[in-house]
Amino acid sequence: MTDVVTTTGLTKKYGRRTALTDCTIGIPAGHVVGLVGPNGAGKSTLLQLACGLLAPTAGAIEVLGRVPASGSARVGFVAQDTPVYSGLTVGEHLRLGAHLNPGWDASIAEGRIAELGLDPVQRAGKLSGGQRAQLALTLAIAKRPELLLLDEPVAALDPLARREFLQGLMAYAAENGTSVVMSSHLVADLERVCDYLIVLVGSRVRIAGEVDELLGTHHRLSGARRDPATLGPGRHVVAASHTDVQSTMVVRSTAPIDDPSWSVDGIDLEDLVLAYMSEAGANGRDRVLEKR
Ligand SMILES: Nc1ncnc2c1ncn2[C@@H]1O[C@H](COP(=O)(O)OP(=O)(O)OP(=O)(O)O)[C@@H](O)[C@H]1O
Repeated sequence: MTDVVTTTGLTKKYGRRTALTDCTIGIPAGHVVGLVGPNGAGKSTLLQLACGLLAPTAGAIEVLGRVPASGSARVGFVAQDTPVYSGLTVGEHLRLGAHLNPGWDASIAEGRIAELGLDPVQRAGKLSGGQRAQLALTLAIAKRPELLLLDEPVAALDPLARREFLQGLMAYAAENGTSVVMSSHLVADLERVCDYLIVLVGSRVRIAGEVDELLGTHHRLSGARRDPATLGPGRHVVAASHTDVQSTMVVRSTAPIDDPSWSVDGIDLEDLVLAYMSEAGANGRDRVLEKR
């Protein structure tokens, strides 16, 4: 399947501050992609490069086979601050969307607004933060884009609205064949909906791939204290913690780990993300990996 986003050595600097360093990824079509990483990792920067709001400092990015252009009808983007026009009503937003987008689907837009219980004559400035986020998403979806880029779309939503939003998004993406790239700090939410993951830490991509494949190749090892270097070739220690007598490690390995001196467990997405966020190489030191 072709990639919806391809980056090669993509780098973005704001003055002397580097927000994205040498990022080379290919995101295949047809996925719901979770983009995670700590504050300041470069997630918004990557999304803004992908929708053409920013230009690279070095390297290249292609979206749907082209250099991204802001305002493309093929790409829907919802920024972190859910930009809506506070002086316009909900209904006026829909009319503006219809005017600006040739592929506008009025039935999707009106259906969602009714479902959400938003009053078409209410000004966007008087909506709650969550309602504004829902309105911004409705505008992006009604364009019927091939790719949706969402920057922390659920941050302002209450837990129930978050769940409904994500279920609706998944159903919509599956029905319409839309690819979605969505940043979030809420990994438990992403675990429910994403089938592809990108972890960005300190402006660099630490890991990217299909969730099933990532979970199948990462293991939690615990056993008597041991130097991670003794694990042997083909095993990458992502994170390690040690007591005087015991070692616990998250290890990436495509081959099964059959050493009986280790107790080997699978990990969930949150463990995986935490491991890469605390990876020795990510911040220059081992950090204790506590399972919640
Ligand atoms: N307009 C800007 N001018 C200068 N520096 C910026 C600008 N926007 C972002 N940065 C810096 O670039 C880096 C990456 O920021 P970015 O917003 O992409 O991170 P993020 O992963 O989206 O963070 P968060 O999770 O907090 O939203 C940070 O160090 C940030 O301070």
